[in-house]
Parts: sequence; structure tokens; C-alpha cells
Amino acid sequence: MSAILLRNLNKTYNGKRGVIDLNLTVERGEIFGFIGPNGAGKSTTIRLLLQLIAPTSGKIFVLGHRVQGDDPSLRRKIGYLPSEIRLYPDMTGHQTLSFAASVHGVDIKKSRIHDYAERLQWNGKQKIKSYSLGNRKKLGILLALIHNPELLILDEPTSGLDPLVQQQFFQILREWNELKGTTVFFSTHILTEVEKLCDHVAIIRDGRLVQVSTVSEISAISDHFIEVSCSPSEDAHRLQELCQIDRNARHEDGVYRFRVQNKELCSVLAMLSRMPVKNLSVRRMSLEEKFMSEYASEANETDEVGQI
Ligand SMILES: Nc1ncnc2c1ncn2[C@@H]1O[C@H](COP(=O)(O)OP(=O)(O)OP(=O)(O)O)[C@@H](O)[C@H]1O
Repeated sequence: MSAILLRNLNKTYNGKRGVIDLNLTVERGEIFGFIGPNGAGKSTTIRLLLQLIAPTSGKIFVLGHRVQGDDPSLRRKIGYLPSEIRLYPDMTGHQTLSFAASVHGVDIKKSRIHDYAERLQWNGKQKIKSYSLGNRKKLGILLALIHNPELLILDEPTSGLDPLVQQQFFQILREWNELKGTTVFFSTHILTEVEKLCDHVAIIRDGRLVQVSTVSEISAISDHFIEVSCSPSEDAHRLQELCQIDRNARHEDGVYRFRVQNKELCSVLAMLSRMPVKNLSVRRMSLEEKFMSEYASEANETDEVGQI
């Protein structure tokens, strides 16, 4: 039984597209990244999963239950962090946590919440109205975890968290996933986050899924960036020829920058080893760069500026 199953799912808002024909399976125990730029349809998908909005057509199954209308027993099995969390401004953080624990019948002293709060450097003493964005986000994370959910759905969970806290948060998610087998489904537009944390990733663009694969599959096909400068000699001409493998290659102040596919890397390096190279750097493209370059190449098909 999958944690999430979407079949031919469509949502339109007064005739305008939200998501189009989504088919997606998230297995239990996975940490699954859901990536797309602004307006792609991430929040719409998440709101559909949580029964907050109704689909125009298609089927949704969560933890083996068909999602149709409100189902409080299913909601209790899900921990949800919205992208913008609504809280009672006059309550303190601690009061909010205790209130949520009592609603769920959880003994907060026996839970790990205080340990997580400390690791996230969360300040629970202040009233919510004086909270920073980061402190609100941390409280949102604790509230999503407090009732030991089987499925965690996190909408852009890291916005507002500084890098050290982000690292702790990822560590907590990993521990939670390993300890309890909790499935984690989280949306982001930051691909490096997915690279660090996820088993599988789905990429959504303009309401449609454009790719579903393992993170290692995506990483394996990632291209490399080469930056090289050469002694001025007739061999520099060969370098210029070599750069032709990338139609967006650049040449500035004697430095050539170009992109090489994984499968061509060895032969390109072999060719460079026979040239009078002064400086060379090779680095793997991040998922973020790959994703962005795919967007850019579609948008700039005819853009020839700066090419060699
Ligand atoms: N309540 C709504 N009414 C009308 N259109 C909506 C509504 N909510 C979302 N949309 C539209 O549906 C599409 C998908 O939006 P959605 O918020 O799901 O994207 P997103 O990937 O979560 O983007 P972001 O990262 O900006 O939150 C967009 O074109 C958006 O304008």
C-alpha cells in the first residue's frame, strides 16, 4: 500500500489550470521531494492531498484511503506544515505546543518534541505575535511532528531557516524517517535540498509532472562545468574548437567555460591533457543548475549572445 497515489488528477480554478493529469506514487517510508518553480502547482497538489480543496477530476489515495471529502481519522495520521502557518498571536510558543498536544492526546513530556525544539534553537517563551519568520517556521515543524504522524507533508519547510538550523532539521527528518518509517513528502524550489535529503524526486512544471526519478539517477546524468585557460599558442585554437561541444560556451579574458555531458567527460579531459593548459577546474552541475538550464534553454532557444 503506497503512502500517496495520484491517478489522473486535475484541478482547475474557474477554468484556469492548477494541476493537470498528475500520476504519482510515493511509497511508504520514502523521503520524497516535490520540486517546481513558483506557480507550478506544488501547493495545489498538497492542498488536494490534505482534502483542503476538491479535485476537478481524478483520484487521490493517501495511506491506502481514498481521499473524498473530509476524513478526520485520515488527517490525524498526517503531519502538515503549510507554507504560511496561521497561529494564535497572543499565545506563547509553549502554550501553542501544549494546546496541540492536548488536542492530539499526546503527553508532551514523554515525546521528543523538547529535544527537537532545542536542536532547532526554538524560542517558545515569546508570544507568537513577536515571532520572527524562522521561529514561526520552527514551531510549525514541531506542530507537524507532535502527534507522531505516519505521513509528513511539508510545504516549503526551509524558507526562513538559517543554514545550521536547516541542517538540524534535515537530520531530525532523517532520524524520524529511520526510527518510525514515517513517509516524508516535501515541496521546495531548492534542488540542492532534494539532493541532500531525498530518495525520489518529482519535478512539476506548469501544472504537469515532467520527471519522476531517483535523486541518484538525476545526479548520474548531471553534466559538468569546465573552466579552462591555455597558454597563447596555436593549441589555444584547438581549445576553442573543443568548446564547440557546448552551444552556450563562453570565452572571456582568456578563460573558456563550457558544459560537458557525463559520457563525454573522460575524452574531453584526455584532449585537455594534451594542450598547454594553465588553469583547469571541473565541477559537477548541481540539480539546481541543471533544472534552471533546462528552463533557460527552452526560453532562450534563439539567444546567441555571448556564444563562441
Ligand atoms: N485559490 C486559487 N485561485 C485561483 N488560482 C489559483 C489558486 N491557487 C493557485 N492558483 C493557481 O494555480 C497555479 C498553481 O499554483 P500553486 O500555488 O499550486 O503553485 P506552487 O507551485 O505552490 O507555487 P509557489 O511556489 O509560488 O507557492 C498557479 O497558476 C496559481 O495562480
